Amino acid sequence: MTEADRNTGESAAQGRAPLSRRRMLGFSGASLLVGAAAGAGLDRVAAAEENRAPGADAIAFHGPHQAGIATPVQDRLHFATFDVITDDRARLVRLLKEWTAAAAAMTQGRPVGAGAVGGPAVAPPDDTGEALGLPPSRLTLTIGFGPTLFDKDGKDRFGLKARRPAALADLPHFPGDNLDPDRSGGDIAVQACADDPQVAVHAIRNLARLGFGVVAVRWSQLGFGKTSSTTPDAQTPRNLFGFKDGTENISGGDAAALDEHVWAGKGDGADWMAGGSYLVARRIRMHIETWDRTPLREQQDVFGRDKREGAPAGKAKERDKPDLSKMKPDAHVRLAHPDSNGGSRILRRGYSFTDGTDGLGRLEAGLFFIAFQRDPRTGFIRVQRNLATDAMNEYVQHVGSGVFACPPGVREGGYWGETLFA
Ligand SMILES: C=CC1=C(C)c2cc3[nH]c(cc4nc(cc5[nH]c(cc1n2)c(C)c5CCC(=O)O)C(CCC(=O)O)=C4C)c(C)c3C=C
Ligand SMILES: [Fe+2]
Repeated sequence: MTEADRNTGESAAQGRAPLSRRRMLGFSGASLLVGAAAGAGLDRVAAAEENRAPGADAIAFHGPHQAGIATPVQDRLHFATFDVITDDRARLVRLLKEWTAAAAAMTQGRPVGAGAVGGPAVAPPDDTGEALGLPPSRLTLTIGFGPTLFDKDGKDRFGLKARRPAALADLPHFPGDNLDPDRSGGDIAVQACADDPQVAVHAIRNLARLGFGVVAVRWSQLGFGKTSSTTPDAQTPRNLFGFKDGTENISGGDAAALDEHVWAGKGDGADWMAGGSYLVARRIRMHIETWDRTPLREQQDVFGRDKREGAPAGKAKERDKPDLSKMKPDAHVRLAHPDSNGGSRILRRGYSFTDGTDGLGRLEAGLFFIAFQRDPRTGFIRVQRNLATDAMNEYVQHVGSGVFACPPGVREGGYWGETLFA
């Protein structure tokens, strides 16, 4: 079974079926073909299909679950949230359909609509073009709906209030939080992950472009260097503190753990979310300059694992079973471990970031933490509460935040959020 198959249970070749020309013509830009350019337009659309380079590194878009959750973690991230700037439900649904067609195309290495150079010369191209000639690069696009889509300042803009899942709970204030409202929240989030940053950025940019007049980007975050993996056989990546991160993550191949801890179920209170998951994002500033002046033994005590091998305290190998009693009471791993949280587990999928400097001679660096779970109340919220006494808190601060309900995967012919808006 290929990586692409894992998401869908179907072959990668099926997942790469090209958009029909009729569907491509549904894009707003392509509709300008009508008239003077219509005759020559179809040939140019055909040419546009060749613009990108579909290859074996495409992750299937359609399937029971959205890709970008249990599928193998790529190297780069562009995460963006959007505010919906219209109250018109039909316009929003229309955009979600356009986004779905664009996402299905881009993840398979094809351009949006008639492409960057395939449309009429008298209209702006449907695709911005910076991914021309690039392979799919395992691009995944994962959408999530924030609490404010359901109810913003007491206003039910889209008739969705009654459909808000109880699990889509507002995150409480945690000790030490210093959240920037300009880096928090959003009605809709899109996580773009790819092995090529240009492909991830191109995807978000083109969705934003299609959304003109319906949505506006609220904030976005670039990430490099994955800090977790969903493939336990692969080498565990390291975070900006230099420690292996993601050792004890939920594996994308562990169907039982995914069903128990990651996928929302039919009986969970919101049927439209069955097969979906809840995403918690936190921009966590890491004070790497302070960390770099901290002795190695202290660094290792902070995590309860050693720096070279990633082995739990008192053990030799990374995968040895941790003995929590051998760690300091305030060690991060001890406090985050399921045994300290009533068995709670989350699927971590975060990335490192550096965003220039803070004006005080320090790098603005950190971890863009992303976790997927079946219910944030028993997932992230529970674990984060237990991390109140974490020794690592001296070196980190949470500065951005968001929680989003990621609907199930899209069936062929369906669209993002279909189960919610049906
Ligand atoms: C609320 C959840 C978590 C936050 C926030 C968080 C921040 C954070 N973590 C690291 C580095 C490491 N975390 C590790 C393990 C680990 N972390 C969490 C949860 C949160 N981390 C969990 C559930 C676990 C697994 C615990 C277990 O079952 O053993 C590790 C150890 C290696 C590993 O297993 O991944 C490291 C290292 C940073 C730097 C950070 C914020 C900046
Ligand atoms: Fe952690």
